[in-house]
Amino acid sequence: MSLAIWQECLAQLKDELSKSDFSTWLRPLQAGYSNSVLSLYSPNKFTSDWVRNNFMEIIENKVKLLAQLEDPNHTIQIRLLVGKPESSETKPVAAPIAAKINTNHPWQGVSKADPVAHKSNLIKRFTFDNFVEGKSNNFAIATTQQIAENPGGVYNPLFLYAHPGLGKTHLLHAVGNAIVAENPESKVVYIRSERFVQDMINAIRNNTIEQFKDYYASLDALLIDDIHFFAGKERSQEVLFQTFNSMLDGHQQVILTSDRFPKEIEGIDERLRTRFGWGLSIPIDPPELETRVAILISKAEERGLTLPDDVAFFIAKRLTITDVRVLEGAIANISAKAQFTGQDITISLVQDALRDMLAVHTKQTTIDNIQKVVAEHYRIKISDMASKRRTRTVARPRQIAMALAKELTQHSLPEIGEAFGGRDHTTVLHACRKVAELRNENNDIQEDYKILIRTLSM
Ligand SMILES: Nc1ncnc2c1ncn2[C@@H]1O[C@H](COP(=O)(O)OP(=O)(O)OP(=O)(O)O)[C@@H](O)[C@H]1O
Repeated sequence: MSLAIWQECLAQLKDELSKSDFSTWLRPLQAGYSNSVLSLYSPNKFTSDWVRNNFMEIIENKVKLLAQLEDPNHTIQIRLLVGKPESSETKPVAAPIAAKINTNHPWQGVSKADPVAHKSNLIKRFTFDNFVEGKSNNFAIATTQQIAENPGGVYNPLFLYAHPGLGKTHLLHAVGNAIVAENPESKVVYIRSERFVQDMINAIRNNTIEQFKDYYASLDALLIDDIHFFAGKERSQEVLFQTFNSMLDGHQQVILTSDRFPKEIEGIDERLRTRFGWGLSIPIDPPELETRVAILISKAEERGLTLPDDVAFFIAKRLTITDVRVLEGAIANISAKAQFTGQDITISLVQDALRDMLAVHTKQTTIDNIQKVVAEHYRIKISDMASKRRTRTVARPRQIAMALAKELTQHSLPEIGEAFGGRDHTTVLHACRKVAELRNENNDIQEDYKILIRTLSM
């Protein structure tokens, strides 16, 4: 028993998780091993919490399985800590466990008659429930949901294509999880193309290529991610082609994903490309504004955070990059900031937490613009923003404009006061407090405020 288990676990996770998840959360972990306890050290509490909430289950399952492969009687405990391993915990790898584990690939020695060592690679947390629907992806969702109800039916093969980070992998796991939930006996395998090619090379080397093909031909559903990885790999394409034909003949479901339309993948044999397109090819488009808002709210909820609509809108409007991982990263930063400061999630907290991200995307909101937009909204003159008039029809919009200036710009209270007719900073502070109070008590003012933020964010 040694640290080699963790190294093998990491190698497998690298194949199974997205690149950004792997490099953000798992690569920074340092491992120590002593007395049957595997300790994983994170550089900070935030990483440690995130790993605990999101990856602990998959890590535990893998490590325990790997430990048992090495010694069926051995139990191993895993703990997550902040810091660095002790020198006594980082002894060099003792046994050549990797070689041993390599001979235990799921398909090894497995034939149609012996379906025992099946391993689905499915990640449970990717489900239809937590996949946010919008115009950009509703066709892909509807089709994969129908496949989940009737695998091997009319949509076979299904080809999903999209730019990175738009949810291809999530949907593959969601459909796989749904098939297994419906019928726990189903043999479903999710595999990234790199892993398929690597396993195939090992099978050729070990003279087990027939078992390899048999194993794949025995599945009820094969979900292959990032098929463009096969480009230029002729031998692998041949095996994939045979597997593919055999599965389609047997009405077993195949779903493939790629970053482009089948016909546009270069370096793939024409026969295979044509076959990819036999069933249905569906794009997933970048999420539009409303879907980005819904994704942000849902990702915040997953962390137990309530993201107010106007704040979600503010972020979605500014982070127009299509990769959904950027939105996930934004929520991670906001969550860290909110936990660290103990503050509510407001636009100014978000501006602070996402300073670097927003700097790339944001057009600056100016006090002039805020005054103009608020004056138009309440049909008052812009000059009244700076005037001495104190009637409520003028004073209230002025206070709202001051609060917006505080929330949406980096100006100090005295600077804002200056821009509103040379008022004192305490007047601005009073306006901000008053508006916060009014937003809580009065729905109309709350709605107005949200509309104004939207207009100013455009
Ligand atoms: N509509 C959505 N609702 C909720 N989460 C989403 C949605 N789209 C993408 N995500 C999330 O964004 C992250 C990236 O998605 P995923 O890994 O599925 O993208 P991908 O298209 O497979 O990217 P790549 O081509 O880089 O592998 C995942 O954590 C996923 O849960």
